[in-house]
Amino acid sequence: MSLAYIGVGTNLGNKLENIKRAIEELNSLPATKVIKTAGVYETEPWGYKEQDWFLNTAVALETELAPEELLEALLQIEAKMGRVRHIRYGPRVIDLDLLWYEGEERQGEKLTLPHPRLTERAFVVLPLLELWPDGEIKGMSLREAAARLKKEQGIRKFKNL
Ligand SMILES: Nc1ncnc2c1ncn2[C@@H]1O[C@H](COP(=O)(O)OP(=O)(O)OP(=O)(O)O)[C@@H](O)[C@H]1O
Ligand SMILES: Nc1nc2c(c(=O)[nH]1)N=C(CO)CN2
Repeated sequence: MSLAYIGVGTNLGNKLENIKRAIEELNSLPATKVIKTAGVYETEPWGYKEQDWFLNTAVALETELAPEELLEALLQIEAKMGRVRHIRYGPRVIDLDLLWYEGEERQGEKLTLPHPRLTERAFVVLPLLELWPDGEIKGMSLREAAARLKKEQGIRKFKNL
């Protein structure tokens, strides 16, 4: 079993329902179990500003799926939940990112681990910190990254799941 962290985001439709459904779908993947979920945050859109605020959370899971298999499964859940890709960084029903996978670092065409933009995003770092308080990504402490990012980007706790 390997530990992995998934970032979950949504800014279309019933956002809280989308988050809950995505967590159920993750827990239903073969040889995979959700072991912990972070709180849900309301977050300012990052990258492309002319869109509604997002709800974001993060999920810890244990899985027998290899990183590429897990990414493929995330893309399938996105497709099943009706995600259509239009604008880069634009609105979406559900966005599932593979943030970190135990013991795996790589830079591939389809998959980069840890997720390349992870430590630039308050909407990723704050929920992830709840799951991994002593976390370090490429030598950067999540705690320090969170302290900096929450002053720069709009983010507030919406609810605990
Ligand atoms: N760690 C990763 N997690 C998720 N997708 C990844 C990762 N590394 C590379 N990718 C690739 O990125 C592609 C595009 O992902 P997506 O459409 O979700 O981008 P985005 O959400 O607009 O931007 P971002 O990746 O910055 O969140 C995926 O099809 C996948 O192949
Ligand atoms: N706040 C916030 N902004 C985003 C998000 C997201 O999940 N939350 N996802 C994006 C997709 O690339 C682009 N911008």
